[in-house]
Amino acid sequence: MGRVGEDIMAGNAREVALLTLSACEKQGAWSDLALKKNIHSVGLDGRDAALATRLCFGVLQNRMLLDFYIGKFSSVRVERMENRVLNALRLGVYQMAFLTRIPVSAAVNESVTLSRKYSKNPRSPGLVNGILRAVSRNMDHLPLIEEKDPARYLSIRYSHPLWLVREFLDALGEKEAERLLAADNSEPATVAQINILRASTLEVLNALAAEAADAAPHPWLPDCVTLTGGGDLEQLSVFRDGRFYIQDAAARLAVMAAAPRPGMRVLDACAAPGGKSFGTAIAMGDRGEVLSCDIHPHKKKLIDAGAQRLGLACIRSAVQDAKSPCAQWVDAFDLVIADVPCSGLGIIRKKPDIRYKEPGPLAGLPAVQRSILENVSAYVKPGGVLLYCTCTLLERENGDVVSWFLDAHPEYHTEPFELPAPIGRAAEGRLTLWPHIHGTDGFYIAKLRRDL
Ligand SMILES: C[S@@+](CC[C@H](N)C(=O)[O-])C[C@H]1O[C@@H](n2cnc3c(N)ncnc32)[C@H](O)[C@@H]1O
Repeated sequence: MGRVGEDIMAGNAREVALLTLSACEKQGAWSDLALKKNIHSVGLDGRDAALATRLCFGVLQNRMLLDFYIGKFSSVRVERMENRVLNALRLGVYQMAFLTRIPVSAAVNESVTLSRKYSKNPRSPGLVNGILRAVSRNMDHLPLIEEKDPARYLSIRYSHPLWLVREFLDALGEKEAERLLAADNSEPATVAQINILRASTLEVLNALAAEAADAAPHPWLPDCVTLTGGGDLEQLSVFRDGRFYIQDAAARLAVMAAAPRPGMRVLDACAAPGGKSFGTAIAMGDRGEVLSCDIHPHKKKLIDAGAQRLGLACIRSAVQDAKSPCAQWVDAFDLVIADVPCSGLGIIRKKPDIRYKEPGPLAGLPAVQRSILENVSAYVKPGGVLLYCTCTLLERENGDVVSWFLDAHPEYHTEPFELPAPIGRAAEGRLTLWPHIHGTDGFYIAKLRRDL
């Protein structure tokens, strides 16, 4: 029971959301990928797909807060509930507390129906009904979160695990950490970079309008547009024709900091799915060479497919571990991009479940990052550039790794770079981008120049 697409009533957005949420928790699936797959296999139409997405992301963004409310109105401890019953409850409370257009009766009844279908316990529908009715009666005076301990308060209020809130509090202080946590739960704009080798921004905007997609020029990034209103962008002919690709503003800024030029030889050492390789190849006018590597063979296919769709002939892909030395690449590249594997805590807006990763396994990441940086630094020609970047906000994966590297490599120094306003000049050659300040993904860029 419960395999998506098998016995789901067509059009049931809530059921798709429930099964996606459970897959994330029980099978470790990533919400964005699981949701896309489930929406597709059930064949939800645009409106239902949008509702399923909002419900799934909304519950993940507010899971700890929703559990706090559920716990206050339940005789059964939240931790003891069956996962699908708990998720049916979360969906119900989320709709009542956060979505203004859904009638309370629909929110309650649909969750009761889901618990009847998916719970083994005949008492579950009664439990769900009782809790949701109690929440609905108390909607105007929901229980308050204890504010005595700021970390605990912020953790529940913005549904971020306590360890992560403490990290942000230590790094930013209370006011700014709260702004970051709030921004993490906001909906980011989708940014598309125009493949200016195929079309101008104006041409793409006109083509998007003709396909009824809401788009506008990016407010400050050249050759980029923002897309709103959802929908499956990959189905648009202007996408399939390779006239744009999707990437966050931060990724574009990283390529701008690296400043690739036509004719260069570039290594993108951790390249899949290929965003920075594509941006680099476009900036190079598709002249020169971009060698795009990834450790995972199945991800190489993503790079190849993207490069082919965008018509970028200067990109060549390979499967290669960036930690393992490759003798023929020593001193061979004008630019090496190390967009290393990281904890991903800068992209919580787009992958809301990333915050619930266990912190234990993340502790090993700086060692991996140092090892990659150490190895690929040998591939940079004297006088060339090594660009280190991550999509996380933890200093131990960012500035600490770069400082460690610079201490060990006096032949490298940081180099200032200039980005469009409102970002401006990174005088130290290092930059952290913040969702609550810059409106981008949380991201770190360090530009390192090898001495001649
Ligand atoms: C942050 S993602 C790269 C995103 C990519 N640069 C882009 O802009 O689309 C990190 C990538 O590094 C790859 N990776 C992880 N460990 C690696 C290693 N030891 N060597 C090479 N690639 C690795 C992962 O498979 C993942 O695709």
